Amino acid sequence: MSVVIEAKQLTSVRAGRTLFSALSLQLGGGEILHVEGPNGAGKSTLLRIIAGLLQPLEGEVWLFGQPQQDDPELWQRQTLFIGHKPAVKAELTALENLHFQSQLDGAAHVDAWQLLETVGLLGLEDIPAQQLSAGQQRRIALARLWYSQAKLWILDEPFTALDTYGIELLHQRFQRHLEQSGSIILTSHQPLSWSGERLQKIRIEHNDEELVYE
Ligand SMILES: Nc1ncnc2c1ncn2[C@@H]1O[C@H](COP(=O)(O)OP(=O)(O)OP(=O)(O)O)[C@@H](O)[C@H]1O
Repeated sequence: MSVVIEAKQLTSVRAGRTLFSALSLQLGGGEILHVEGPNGAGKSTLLRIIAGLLQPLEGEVWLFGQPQQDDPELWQRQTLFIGHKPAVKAELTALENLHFQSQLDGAAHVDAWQLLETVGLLGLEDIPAQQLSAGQQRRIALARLWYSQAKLWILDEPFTALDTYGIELLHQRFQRHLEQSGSIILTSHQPLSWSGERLQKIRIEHNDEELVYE
């Protein structure tokens, strides 16, 4: 199994507090990493560092055996980051958001109507995103997963606000991505339905001043 992403000895300090130190991890194709920990532990910070959106104090992140900074184009092509706030344009409709986002992602072939149907938003296409519910806005944001060609998905709390059907839909999409040798790093306060070799877990916890990784 080839290594997709590797974090080497990462240390992050925010607002004078050490969130993690010398944290290393490795993830291969077909594997999913669940980053766990209480509120404020540093899970989003770790994901943002792995996504290249934040610099660690120390350490490096490698993709396909190369340091992040060596090949920004490869990085952009092979990673997809979706943050915990649904990044939708409030004044645009669901359909316009899908057009806008897929163009921004360089996915010219995308059929936005089909995508709308896939994520269960057909019938809501003319409503500005700001008038949609939290779960419906999340579905717009997650629709990117249905056309993404990136090997590594980095997803911060993707299940938040989704109903049971939305969660099932997302699990199915994850399953397909893993079967195609994709990799996923995510945070979630809910348990995942994978187990065994495919699933890796890391838990960031602060016991008094001691940092604990499992
Ligand atoms: N922009 C920032 N500047 C300074 N400190 C920050 C910033 N963003 C987050 N922090 C701090 O970093 C710590 C970790 O935040 P982070 O968002 O990574 O936690 P988390 O584990 O994802 O939490 P949650 O489960 O609540 O989403 C928190 O104490 C937070 O206050």
